[in-house]
Amino acid sequence: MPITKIPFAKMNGCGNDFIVVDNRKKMMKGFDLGTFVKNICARGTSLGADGFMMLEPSDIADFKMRYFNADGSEGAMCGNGARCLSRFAHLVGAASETMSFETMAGIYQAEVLPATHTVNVKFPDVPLKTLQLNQPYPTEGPASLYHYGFVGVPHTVWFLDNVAKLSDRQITEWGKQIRYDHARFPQGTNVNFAQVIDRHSLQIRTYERGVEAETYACGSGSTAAAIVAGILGLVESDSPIRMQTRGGVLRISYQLSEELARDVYMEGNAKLVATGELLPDAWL
Ligand SMILES: N[C@@H](CCC[C@H](N)C(=O)O)C(=O)O
Repeated sequence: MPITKIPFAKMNGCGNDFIVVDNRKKMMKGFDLGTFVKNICARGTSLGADGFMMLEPSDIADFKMRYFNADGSEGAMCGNGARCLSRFAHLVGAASETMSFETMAGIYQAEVLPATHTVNVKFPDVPLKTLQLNQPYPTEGPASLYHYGFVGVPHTVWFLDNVAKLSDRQITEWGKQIRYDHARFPQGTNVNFAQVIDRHSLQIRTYERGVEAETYACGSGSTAAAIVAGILGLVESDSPIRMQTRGGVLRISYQLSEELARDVYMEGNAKLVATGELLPDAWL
């Protein structure tokens, strides 16, 4: 008998919003997840969100995070989603205030901080040799150089001096052009437009692969941009870097050595805005 009501939570981290389901008892078994996610994430005709996440059991950590983009594609991880799922795991009793969780991009750790209503997520180390810095971009685009790397998922970082003033249309047009530049980025890329505000802060806007639009914030993109800015000497890398997103502030800290960005932390909010039941009209 197919299930007709699916308990869910609606959460967001800096406005990057998610539908979250506790799938520890394999409630979602038998669903075509790609279609299901695409349908429930559609704004207007369904609940609507940038992504969908499931809390699942893990043999090697407190739980497994499964993350899907709004278009139904499964993503390896999501920074804002990680904070939300950590808070969710704590709320449903799947983890204590400190936890570890498994993703397709490795094992992450997190701490829920009830006093500030925030969550601090520790990323795996980022090997500096995996970053491609100062890559020329000769075709028409936002800048003549970009920076590329994997922080769980692929990211390009473009430093500009007028990020707040870019129109939504410019972000979407450049974002799509770069995201679908298959010659340079065969698996696509998230596209982050960043501006240095001072030695400790950046402003950032992100076009997200899988949402195919600008989102209010991107946690892994903010982390990628903060690390690249530190390596390039644009910010002080030995103190938290304040990332001003459209939906709020993320604080990124890390230590740079010759080979690694290690002790990579991302702290920010994780709001639980509703709980309820998804009904078949939401996914059919
Ligand atoms: N919003 C996310 C990034 C989500 C993953 C991405 N869209 C992809 O699969 O490429 C974040 O906060 O990190």
